[in-house]
Amino acid sequence: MQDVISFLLNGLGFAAVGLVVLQLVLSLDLYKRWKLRHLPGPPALPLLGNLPQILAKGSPAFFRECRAKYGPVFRVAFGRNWMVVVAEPDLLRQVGGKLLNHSMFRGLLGGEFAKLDDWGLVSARDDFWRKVRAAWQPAFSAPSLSGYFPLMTDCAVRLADKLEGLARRQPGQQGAGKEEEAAGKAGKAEAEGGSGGGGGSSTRVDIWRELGAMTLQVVGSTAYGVDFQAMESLPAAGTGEGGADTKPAAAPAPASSSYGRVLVQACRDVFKYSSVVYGSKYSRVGLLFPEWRPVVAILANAAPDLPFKMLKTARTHLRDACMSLIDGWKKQEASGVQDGKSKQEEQNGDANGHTAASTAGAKGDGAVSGAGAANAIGEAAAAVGTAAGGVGGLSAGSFLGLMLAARDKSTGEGLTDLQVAAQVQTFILAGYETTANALAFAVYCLATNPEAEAKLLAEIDAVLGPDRLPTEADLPRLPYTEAVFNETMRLYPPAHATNRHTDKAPMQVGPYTLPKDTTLFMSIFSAHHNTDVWPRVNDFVPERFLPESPLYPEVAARVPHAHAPFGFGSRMCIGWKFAVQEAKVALAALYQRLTFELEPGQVPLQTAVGITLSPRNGVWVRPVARRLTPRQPTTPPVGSAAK
Ligand code: HEM
Repeated sequence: MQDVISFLLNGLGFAAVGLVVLQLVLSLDLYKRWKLRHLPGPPALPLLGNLPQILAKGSPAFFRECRAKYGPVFRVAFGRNWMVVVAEPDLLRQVGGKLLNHSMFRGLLGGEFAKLDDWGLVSARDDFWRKVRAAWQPAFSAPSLSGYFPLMTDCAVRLADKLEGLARRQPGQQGAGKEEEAAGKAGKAEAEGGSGGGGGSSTRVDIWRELGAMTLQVVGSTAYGVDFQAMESLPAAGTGEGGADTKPAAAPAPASSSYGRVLVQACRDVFKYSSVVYGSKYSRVGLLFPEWRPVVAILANAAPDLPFKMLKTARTHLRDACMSLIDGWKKQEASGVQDGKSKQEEQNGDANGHTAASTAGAKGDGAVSGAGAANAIGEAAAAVGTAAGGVGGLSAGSFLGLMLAARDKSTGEGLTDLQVAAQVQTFILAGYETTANALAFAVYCLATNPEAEAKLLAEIDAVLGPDRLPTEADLPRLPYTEAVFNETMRLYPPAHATNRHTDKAPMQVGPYTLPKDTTLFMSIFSAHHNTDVWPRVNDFVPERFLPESPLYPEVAARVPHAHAPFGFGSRMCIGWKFAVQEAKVALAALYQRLTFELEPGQVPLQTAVGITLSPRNGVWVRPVARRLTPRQPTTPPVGSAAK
């Protein structure tokens, strides 16, 4: 009897403690809500806030509704995190001009990984951000961008070669020589390996995945100075990026597989397992109870679930790859293995701030022998270097090389190894998915707008003809191609939102004074779908971006920053010119030789909202060769990293 009584008392004790904690949490929420009481906003549930609506509709659609109801500035609760959404171009510009820092969203991995997160350019704050942004800048100077051109063209042409090979395997497509057939066979395995999309012929292909491999090849090779091998056959579908039907993979790619493939998978996994939908349940708990994050982090690390393990493995691979290449760099410096050029000239760039990162992986110089033999990735890196015939190892002109050589102008201080690794990781993660998503959306928009597609083909034919490779001089002669890219990003901005933090001072935004320590969610998607600025808001009209078009005045008269796919103010995307150049080269090289028919069931395209806006299940197409005669085998452009 006594046992029963003490059991009941214990139970009551726990329940009482639970109630007190819940009461405290709810009071804290009331306080957070009270601080934003003067702002309009949708009703929010206790604890969950507006998460149910956000998850059900996706934040872009939900915020669009809210904007119509509550005006351009309103409050919402992501779980128990209260934020202020800004959804009007002029206000976005003002906020971007005044506030410097992004909000800090801490992951649960802790330790070195937390430092990697904090130090990367996207998360860096105040003076450290200034120092790091200055270090990055030469990588995007005009000479550097010129230097990237051969690598970008090479990757785009390799993709076009492969897709043309696939297209020529289809019934009714003639001219498939032995080469195309071989390419077709190689491609078939990959095309069939995809998930989702309509059924049928082996030549259907998820163009999003293919473009993702291409953009990863570009940023990966530029960052590390090794042939990233992202365009080699990808791991089986289901282990890749977050399509609705993809499940967490049972195990990470083994370290014995190719260096590039491990890193490619790692990049994909970082995106997938950082998202609310596919990420660890611990992240969701952390989102609901931000004050208990340290405790949740301890639990997650002590008893990780599969998504948490996958994320940790992926992040470990990225970190180890960087650290082993940094080791290799140091050994190289110590043994003085450099080509004839002065080290200073190569590392810091020439007088114009040119870094040779452009030809990363494309030059045979600066190869590191035995780079980072300490771990499997390091060994694989060295192997890639050798396999590629001296292409690989760490190129002195890679982005990684640039970061290692960077010195603060006033103090002469460099970055620590971990700070360098944080920048390289940021370069790849920020530059890969965004560009791939934008290009995949462009293919979708063109396939559903035959008139625009015809205009694009006419421009490319007039400038390049059937088989001339694009050169840098061609870029300004492809305005319609650029307009297609701009209009695609208006409709489907890959970075659908960014954020800022008011830090220690209150701030006036429109009619509202926002308290200090407030997170502002800056909705790029809302600005791009503002009907006051964009007539025929849901239509794909590239002409809006062409000065000679009658539709141009809309754009010319638009509120500044109504079109802001790359963000605002001093924090604006540092890689935007890189992305535009890469996209124009890719569109020109692909559409010179191919068009794409959508597989059944693709319209309207399902999108997923995570860190980026992406196609939910890929973009499934059939490539169609534009000409009967196959293209002559490509001579890779200058110093291609391609094998
Ligand atoms: C279509 C492709 C891309 C889109 C749509 C895009 C979009 C954005 C946006 C919206 C931001 C936030 C700006 C803000 O907060 O105001 C951003 C930041 C950034 N992006 Fe991009 N980006 C793209 C490609 C790239 C590429 C290719 C790179 C690098 C190779 C890159 C590197 C970065 C970095 C490092 C930042 C942080 C800048 C800072 O905080 O100072 N992005 N990007």
